[in-house]
Amino acid sequence: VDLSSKIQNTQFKNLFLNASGIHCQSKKELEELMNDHYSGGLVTKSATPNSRFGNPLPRYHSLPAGSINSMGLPNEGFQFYLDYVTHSNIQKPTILSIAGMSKEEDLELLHQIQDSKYQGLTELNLSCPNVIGKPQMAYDFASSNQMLKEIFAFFKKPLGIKLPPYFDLVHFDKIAKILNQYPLSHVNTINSIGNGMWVDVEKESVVLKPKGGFGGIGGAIALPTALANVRALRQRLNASINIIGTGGVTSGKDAFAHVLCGANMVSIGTQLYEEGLGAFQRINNELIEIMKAKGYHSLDDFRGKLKEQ
Ligand SMILES: O=C(O)c1[nH]c(=O)[nH]c(=O)c1Cl
Repeated sequence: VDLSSKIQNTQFKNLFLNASGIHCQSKKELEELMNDHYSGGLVTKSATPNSRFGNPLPRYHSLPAGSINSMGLPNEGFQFYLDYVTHSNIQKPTILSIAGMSKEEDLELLHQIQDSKYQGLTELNLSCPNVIGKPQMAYDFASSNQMLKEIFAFFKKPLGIKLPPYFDLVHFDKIAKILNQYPLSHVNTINSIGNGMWVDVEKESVVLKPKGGFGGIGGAIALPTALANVRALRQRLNASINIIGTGGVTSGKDAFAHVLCGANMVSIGTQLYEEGLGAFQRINNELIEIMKAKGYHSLDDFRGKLKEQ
């Protein structure tokens, strides 16, 4: 059974990635992830021009079937991550995630990557829901289109974008129409489901400090939304644009479902945070068992072949 996959010309020994933000912020986390045998690639925490502490704590809370977070983009700063992915003992392909505070900052970071010797993949995060006062750019179709036009005027290295979930088929049509105009290496869908709320009934209180308790929802409860976004975008995007399926993956079964909907690679976020790096080995093994039972030898045997009723 072969779990290898690729994004454009970058070959991964297996389809599993960490979701950006999970186990990829500090040097220690990155080193452990780089040396982990069971994940095929490494995605950095979204980097901003300068390092950030992020939002006040508590800013993460486990839920009965997932998580809610309002981290606020804590990270070591762009130069740290660019240095890491260009100078460290690279054992697997990397995706450098960036998230400027404005279009100008995004363009500046991309110019720096274009002018650097980094040869890996880059992912522009257009969907962070937790920076106070900053909307999720990818919900603004005109701005996203304008941004991509300006980016592809100069950026020639592989570039993907991290999308928020959409909840309306017309919105899938609109965003796909925009994305199909650009030579993207991939889209990564979904980011957390923005601005959810969790209540501690005993304390009669919200559970997060920032933004009055509103935060991005992830984990098992996000799987139906994640599968819908992978499927809808696969049905609409040019075949040249690969898809990283993110959201709700807790088992080999969930990973299989993402690939069936069309995912080329699969990211694990909440489950990786809650279980630790062992989640990669467990989910790898579970997926292999499922493929063996079904007589599949590679992901291409079933990728995107979701049947309709
Ligand atoms: O609060 C965060 O740091 C964060 N949290 C998320 O759930 N998605 C993101 O893209 C980001 Cl940048």
